[in-house]
Amino acid sequence: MTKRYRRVHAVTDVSFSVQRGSVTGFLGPNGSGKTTTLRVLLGLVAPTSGRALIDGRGYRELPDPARLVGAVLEPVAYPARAAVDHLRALALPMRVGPRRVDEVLDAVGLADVAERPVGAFSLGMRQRLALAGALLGDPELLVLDEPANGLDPEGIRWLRDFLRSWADEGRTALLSSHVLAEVTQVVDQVVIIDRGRVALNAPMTEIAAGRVTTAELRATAGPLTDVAQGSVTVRTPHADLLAELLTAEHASRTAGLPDRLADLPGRSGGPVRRVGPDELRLPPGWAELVGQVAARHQIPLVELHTREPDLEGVFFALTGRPASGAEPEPYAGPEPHGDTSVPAQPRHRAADR
Ligand SMILES: Nc1ncnc2c1ncn2[C@@H]1O[C@H](COP(=O)(O)OP(=O)(O)OP(=O)(O)O)[C@@H](O)[C@H]1O
Repeated sequence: MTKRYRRVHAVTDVSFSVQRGSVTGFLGPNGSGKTTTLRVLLGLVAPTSGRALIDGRGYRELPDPARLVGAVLEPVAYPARAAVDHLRALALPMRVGPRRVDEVLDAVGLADVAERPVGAFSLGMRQRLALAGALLGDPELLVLDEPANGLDPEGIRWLRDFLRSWADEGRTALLSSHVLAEVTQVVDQVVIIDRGRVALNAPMTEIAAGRVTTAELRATAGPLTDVAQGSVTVRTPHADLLAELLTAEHASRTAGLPDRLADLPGRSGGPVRRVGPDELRLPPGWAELVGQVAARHQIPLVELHTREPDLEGVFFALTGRPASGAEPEPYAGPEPHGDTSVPAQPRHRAADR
């Protein structure tokens, strides 16, 4: 599906499917085209080309859309109206009775404040109320635009639990978010959209296992790939020596293997990279070997740790937006002049010591 607003290319050739019984996270930075895609899906705007189907039909062709799809795009309600009255007003055209209104208030934890005016609600409470509205028709599919906006940590945990049990019942949810921490623990499938195009569509299990090796990730090989695929960091005052020994170890272990097996995804130039005066970066799974080589050659290690691959890393590797705690640029060696803050490296071999 493609959607242009005059000269703005909001989304271009976006294509993905959402499996029944799963939670799909539709993730992207601000302005990447999430809301536009959801609006097309819900029949609120017409696509420039292509189509978005629910159970094989466009939203507007569905016989009883509110019973199949519950959607929250913007949590809006009349401020003076009590929460329960807001829901009753929504329920009326859907031919949904008052008992269902009570049920959904209960389901979102607002039963105790149902008589209060919506204007007195916090943003988080308004999000819950909007979700209650989406649940009225007892739908199969929930489409939620930024549902965690305004929720406090307890509210986010509640939303995650809610979505998990929703999917466990065999129902389906598609939710957009630009804050990854909110969704990492609940989504089954991840679709990342960037500048109006799908940059990644992968199961969360693949991402968590660091098995995302798309062309895009290869293209961004370097510090961001480390975050996306996981990495081992080792710090030692003898970084040059350790790098040499590990490179030799790698060469001896991969000798005779075809290049494509010996090569590591996204890491041209060998598996061992120098990223600081006393710091090396290696592919995930190398920590044990580092320990063995260091012990064998009596090289003191100051630090040895494994960073697991994570969704945030994949997101930032693909979108190029700086992550909080972003990795530094690759180490290019000490400055040629002047800067004495980077100590020269000892170049002695193990046998010399
Ligand atoms: N009605 C519109 N008219 C013109 N441009 C629009 C319209 N709606 C969206 N856009 C533009 O389309 C692009 C995608 O916007 P969209 O709201 O879909 O992104 P988003 O990923 O949902 O962002 P956010 O998280 O900030 O809501 C943006 O450049 C936006 O300015």
